[in-house]
This record gives sequence, C-alpha cells and structure tokens, in this order.
Amino acid sequence: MDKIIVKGGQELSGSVKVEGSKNAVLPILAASLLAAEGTSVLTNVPKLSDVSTLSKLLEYLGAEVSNEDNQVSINASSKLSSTAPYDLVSKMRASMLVMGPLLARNSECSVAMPGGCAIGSRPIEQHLKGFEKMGVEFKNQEGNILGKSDGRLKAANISLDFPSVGATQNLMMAASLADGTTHLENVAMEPEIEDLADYINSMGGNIQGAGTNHITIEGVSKLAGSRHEVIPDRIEAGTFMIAGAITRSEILVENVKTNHLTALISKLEEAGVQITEEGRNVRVTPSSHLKPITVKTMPHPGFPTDMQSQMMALLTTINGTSTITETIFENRFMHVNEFSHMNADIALEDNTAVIKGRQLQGARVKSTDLRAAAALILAGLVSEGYTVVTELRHLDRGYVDFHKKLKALGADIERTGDETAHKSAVTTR
Ligand SMILES: CC(=O)N[C@H]1[C@@H](OP(=O)(O)OP(=O)(O)OC[C@H]2O[C@@H](n3ccc(=O)[nH]c3=O)[C@H](O)[C@@H]2O)O[C@H](CO)[C@@H](O)[C@@H]1O
Ligand SMILES: C=C(OP(=O)(O)O)C(=O)O
Repeated sequence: MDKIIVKGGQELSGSVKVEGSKNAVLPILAASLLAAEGTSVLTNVPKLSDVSTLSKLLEYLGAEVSNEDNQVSINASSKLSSTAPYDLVSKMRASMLVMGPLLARNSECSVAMPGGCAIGSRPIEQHLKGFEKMGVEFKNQEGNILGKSDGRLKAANISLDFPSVGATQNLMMAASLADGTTHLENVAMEPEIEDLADYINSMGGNIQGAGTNHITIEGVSKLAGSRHEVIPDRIEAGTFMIAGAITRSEILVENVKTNHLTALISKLEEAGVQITEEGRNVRVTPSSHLKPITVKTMPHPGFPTDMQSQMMALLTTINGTSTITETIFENRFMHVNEFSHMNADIALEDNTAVIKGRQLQGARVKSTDLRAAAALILAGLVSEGYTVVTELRHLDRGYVDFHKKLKALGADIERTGDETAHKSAVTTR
C-alpha cells in the first residue's frame, strides 16, 4: 500500500510553485463538450488523477482528448453519446458537470448517480430544479438520472436555494446554448466560476456577472473550441501557506492570486502569520508565538471549506483554544479522529471543533478525504517522531507531487510502498 512517511521537526525554507486549479479545470473540461466545432487547448492543467478521470469520461462520450505536459486538447465536434456510466462517475463527483453540456448539445443525458461520499451525501437537487426550469424532464432509472428536453433548452429565471458551486456551473453551461437570456440568482461567486465564464466567453458565449451573485447568460446558437489558461489553484496555494505557518518557517509560495485567498490570508494574519505579496508570489512569515483564532467556513468570499482541515492542523499546534465551524458540508470532520491519534486535543460540538493546541505525536493515520490527506501530512511535519499517512488516492486527486514539493522545501518526507524500514519508529494501530 502506498504511504507517505514524514519525520517531524524540520524547518522549511525556499519556494514552491502552485499548479493550475483542480476545481477550475474540471468544469472547464466538462464545458469543452459545448463546442460543436474546433479544438479547445487548455494550458496550466495540473497532472491530477481527477483530470485523467474526467478526460476518460470525455473520451467515452465521443470527444478526442490529448494530454501533453500541462496542456490538454479537446475536440468534441463529433456526435456525443448522452450516457455517463457509473464506473467513471463514481470515481469523481465532478463528473456530474457533464449534465449541463450534454443537455445543451443533445437535449438529453443519462448520468449515473454516484451516491454520497466521505464528506457528506452531496445531493444535486439544485442542478435538477434549474434544468427543469429550462425545459428538462427527469426520471430515475436503475440508479441513472435520465434527462430529456423537447429540443433546445429554454432560457429561464432561476434562483438557487443556496449558492451551490456545481449547480451554478452546470446551469451556466446549459444556459450558454439555450434559447434566450437566463438569469441565475443567489449563485456561487468562487473564482472558479469566473474562470469557467471566461472560457465559455472565449468560445463565443455571452456570460456577464460571473463572480457576483447574479449571472446573466445570453444563449448563443453554437460555441467553438478555444485556448484558455487555467487559474492557479488557490487551495494548493493555501495549503503551502499553512506548511510555512505550521513549521514556523519563512517560505515563498509562487503563482498565487491573493484576491482569491482574502479570507484565508486575513485568518492567518489574525493568528500572527505575516503574508507579503511579492508580485505573483506570496511570502509567508510566521511569528514564533501564534495566537488561537475562530474560523467558520462559508461560501466564497468566506473561508473555504477546502482549507478547513489544513487550518485545523495549524490550530492544533497553537497554544490556547481555537474553534472551527463547518457550515458547507454535513460531515467534513472525519479527520478529527485521525488528528486525535496524533495527540491533538479536539472536541466536536455539533458542527464546531474546539481545538486546544499542544505537541503532536507521530502516528499511523489514514486520509479520509483529499484535503484531510494534505492536512495530516502538514501535521506530520511538526509531530514528534514519524507519521505514516495512508489512502493516498485521495491526495492524488488534488495535489501534484505533494511530498516532492515539501521535500524540496526541506521536509524529511518519503512516499513509499514499503514501510518496513520505519516500522519500529511508528505508532501502529
Ligand atoms: C470540483 C469542485 O469544484 N468541488 C468543489 C465544489 O463542490 P460542489 O460543487 O459539489 O459543492 P456545492 O457548492 O454544490 O455544495 C455545497 C453544499 O451544498 C450541498 N448541495 C449542493 C448541491 C445541491 O443540489 N444540493 C445540495 O444540498 C452539498 O451537499 C454541500 O453540502 O464546491 C465545494 C464548496 O466550496 C468545494 O468543497 C469542492 O471542492
Ligand atoms: C471536496 C473537494 O473536491 P470534490 O468536490 O471534487 O470532491 C475538494 O477539492 O476539496
């Protein structure tokens, strides 16, 4: 079994470069299906397992996809299949994002329901209700959602019950080829929504207001492939900022858009970490005595749920009592149990974690989701002794060469399938 072994206690130094954003590129890959002519060339694409999974799904649906270094080219000009099968959809929930493009191109889709996942049940009724307003009828058939409209989708006025990122993206994609002007209200305002709108507009679409809570989409009759550079990954950037903070080390994080990270930066500053913008880079300079803080996850521009577990890792090391309240996902505290194996003092009160800082101890822990994987590794950087982190398939969904980047910063970290050399030093459970 693949595992990462970290020996705690090393100071970090130097710089680390952030990749293109996973959560931006996944909807953009799905949106490439909207182009009935031409080839899209996406650059700054991170080499992640989620990108390969979605590329396979696009190929299954009939697109030609080629990958070279950090560039992916997609030609979706052939007639597309409308069926997204369970084995591909179940690997990654973002596969649901092909619904909008398929309904727009084919007036039908059949997408397997992937069910819940480790962080919650993650229903998609906001997507379906929006599509229904655009003229789609749905039925469930043996675990698949079948959607069908009578010809071209119709523009609609849709107000989401809450700002779902995926529903905003799916409806934006569908509306971009619909008949008329769609108004989407109470939508998500994440930077990845703006990046998707920029890509669709570069294909010939007409989307205004992305990044605000009201998006207007004038449907066009066709879209064509285009070239687009994916924005930097704000969550990977934030994860490395916490790597500097947790090790009390000064590091430079390269390729960061600080305006995508305002909530995280202000919480780090409140805790005593100095964040200095240097052109496209960010210098992280923690003070030696960090202070406890209160954090609450919120839709953007609030504190991102995807940084919650990494922030928890940091707070377990700060003297005093901090709290984190999770408001986005119903079950995104699975890592608390893993942190407690590392001697962390965390009590759960409903959706709030009360964290009292103390010295962490190395232990054998398992990644419970993608961000938890990174958070446990961060905790391992400052634990006494060795930490072994397993279930790395989660990490590989969202981080490119995570252990190599930390090693280059000075961490004592290996990734291996053989832990025998370290077994005696590691607390097993
Ligand atoms: C690939 C991608 O970009 N994933 C991100 C996206 O996920 P995703 O797009 O799935 O997140 P949503 O904003 O849709 O979901 C937020 C919450 O709303 C619930 N919900 C959502 C839709 C719906 O129809 N009904 C419903 O109840 C979900 O279960 C969840 O509890 O935004 C999340 C919130 O910032 C991030 O954590 C994920 O990293
Ligand atoms: C929850 C995440 O991703 P996904 O929505 O793809 O599961 C994440 O990136 O932290």
